[in-house]
This record gives sequence, C-alpha cells and structure tokens, in this order.
Amino acid sequence: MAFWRSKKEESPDKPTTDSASTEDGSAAQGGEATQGDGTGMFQRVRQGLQKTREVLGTDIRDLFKEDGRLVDDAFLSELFAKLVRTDMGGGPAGRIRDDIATRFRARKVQMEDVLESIRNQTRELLQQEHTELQFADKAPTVILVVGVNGSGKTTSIGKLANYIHNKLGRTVVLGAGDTFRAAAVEQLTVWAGRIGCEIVTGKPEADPASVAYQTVEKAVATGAEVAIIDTAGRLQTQTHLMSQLEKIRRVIGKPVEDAPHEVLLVLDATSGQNAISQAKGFSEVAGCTGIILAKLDGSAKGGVILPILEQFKLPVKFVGVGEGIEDLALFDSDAFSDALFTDA
Ligand SMILES: Nc1nc2c(ncn2[C@@H]2O[C@H](COP(=O)(O)OP(=O)(O)OP(=O)(O)O)[C@@H](O)[C@H]2O)c(=O)[nH]1
Repeated sequence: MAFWRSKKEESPDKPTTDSASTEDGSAAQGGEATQGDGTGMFQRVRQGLQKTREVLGTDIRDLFKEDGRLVDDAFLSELFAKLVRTDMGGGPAGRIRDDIATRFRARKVQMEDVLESIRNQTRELLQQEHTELQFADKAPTVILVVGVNGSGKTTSIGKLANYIHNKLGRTVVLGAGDTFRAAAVEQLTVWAGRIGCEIVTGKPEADPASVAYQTVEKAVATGAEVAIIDTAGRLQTQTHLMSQLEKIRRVIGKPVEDAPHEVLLVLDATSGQNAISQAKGFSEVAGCTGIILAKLDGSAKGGVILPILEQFKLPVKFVGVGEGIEDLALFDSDAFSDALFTDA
C-alpha cells in the first residue's frame, strides 16, 4: 500500500493522476487505495521538507567551498555540527560522521560522496516495522487520537479520515471528543462535511468518554468500518485528564471488546526536545501504538524524526505536511530520506 513513493519510482512523463490534487479532496471515492497518487504525495512531502532540505543543503555546500575536502578531524566535527542543526540528535549525527570517517578518512571527498553516505545512513536509521495502520479483523476499527495541546490532533484526524474514507474507501465515523474546545468540534464538523462522513458531537463540555462511547456505538449500529475519536490536548502531569483518557479507553471497550485498535500520538515537528520528552511519558501511559508527526512543513528540523523513533520506540505511521485535507502522507523511509537530501 504505497501512498507516496520515492522519486526513483516516478515516471517523468506520467501526468499527475493524483486525486489528492483536487481542491475538495472528493476524488477517488470508494475502492482500494489509489496507486496513482504517489507522485503528487511525494511532491507534497518534498515541499514539506523543503526548509530542512535547504538548510541542510546550504550547510553541506558550505563545507565544500573548494573542489573536494580532505576528511580530517576538522571536517568531521564541522559535518557533525551541521547535521545536528536539523535536530536529528547526537546519536544519528555521530553515526553518519563515523561512517564517513571509516570510509574516507585522510582522503579527499566530493560533496556528492558525503551526501550519498548521509542518505544511506539516514535511510537505514529510518527503517521501521508496522508502519501501516492496523485494522481490526471485525469492523469497526477504533482509532483514538491523543497528544499535547495544539500538536495538530484535530487537523490530523480530518486528514486521516479523508485518507481512510476517500482513498481506502472505508466508511468512517468521527467522534468530536475534544469537548473542552468548541472550535475543535466545529473544525471537525466542517472536515466531516467535506469528507462526507458521519460525526458524533456532544453538548458543550459533555463528558468526552460519553462522546467516545456514542461514536463507537454509532459505528456499530451503522456498520461503519472505522471510528476515529478526537481527544483534548493534555500532559501526563494532568492527572484528571489522564484518568479521563483511561475512562475513554475503558468505555469504548464495551461496545467493541478489543477497542481501541490504534492509539495514535500526534507530535508537533516544530516543537523542541522538551515538548517531545513531555509527550514521551504521556505516550507510555496512554498505550500509544503509533505516531503522526504533524507540521513537518513548518520546520527546518525535519531530522527530528530520528530521535523520535529512537525515544518513543513507536512507528511513525503518518507525517503531516500542511494544513490542507490532503496534506498527510503514509510514512516511507526511502521516500523520506530522498525528500530530505535530493538536490541538497
Ligand atoms: N503547517 C501545518 N500546520 C498544521 C499541521 N497540522 C496541524 N496544523 C496546524 O496546527 C494548529 C493546531 O492544530 P489542531 O489540529 O487544532 O491541534 P489540536 O492538537 O487539535 O489542538 P488542541 O485541541 O488545542 O489540543 C492549527 O493551526 C493547524 O492548522 C501540519 O501538518 N502542517
């Protein structure tokens, strides 16, 4: 199931058949995931990673003012510093530096050799298992979406629902479980209208667990295949909110015994290491099964995905590359590393 693919696989002559490029995202109703949308999606991910690519490209080019560079300690530590600027963290940056040292020390290298090594190492570091969304054997599949305040949960749910409903052709019911924030309910209602899926909303400040329960009940009653439930932003230290999450998990297990099937943690790629460590404690308590890395387009630090993989030990299943309904991509390590380094 390739939602986007690497540049290598693109056919330059192929017209864009990307249903994702339609304004309202209404194309490709029903059926299996469309295969023709890879090129457009790859372009979108490339655009999303443009800032990181530019910073990295300029930084690496700066190392090569002369024709070729001798690989010595000075070069290696400059390279390390440039890599760390993408927020990839000391571990991955050190691994890339050491690989280049092993292969080229005391020799003159060209920029392309260095970029090739970086690309290969990154591709390896980005390899992950279980990146695909897990669907229950028996519908409905219940997906709970959690995260800290403002990380991009509601927007990501809209995009995810659009992907599941319009690209995978599986019927979706949304649950507006962020009852604290009226704007989140409104936003999700607008997305549901655009996607053409059902939504369950509670009264203002309704118990989020009851909205979650009704959402799953509705999915069962209407035979919908997937229920996606929004939750309010929270931190692990907010014990009442954490126990509320516990309650949500408990009640949705009543109509559908093994629910939730996925608990997706939305992380904001533009937030620093601090926010990421806050989310880490949270993800353990919430029993997260995967990550949506949102707002990659707004960041020059796309390398942040590497420490995230290392720290969370969870697969990054999707990346968010914009605010539009189509701006979500299934994660693909080859395509991601190409998007980071091609034309760097
Ligand atoms: N550029 C960009 N912006 C995004 C992306 N995802 C979300 N946003 C924006 O981030 C802001 C917060 O997104 P929301 O979806 O409201 O976040 P939330 O986690 O539901 O917020 P709370 O309910 O307050 O916790 C909004 O302005 C979104 O448009 C993305 O992938 N790229």
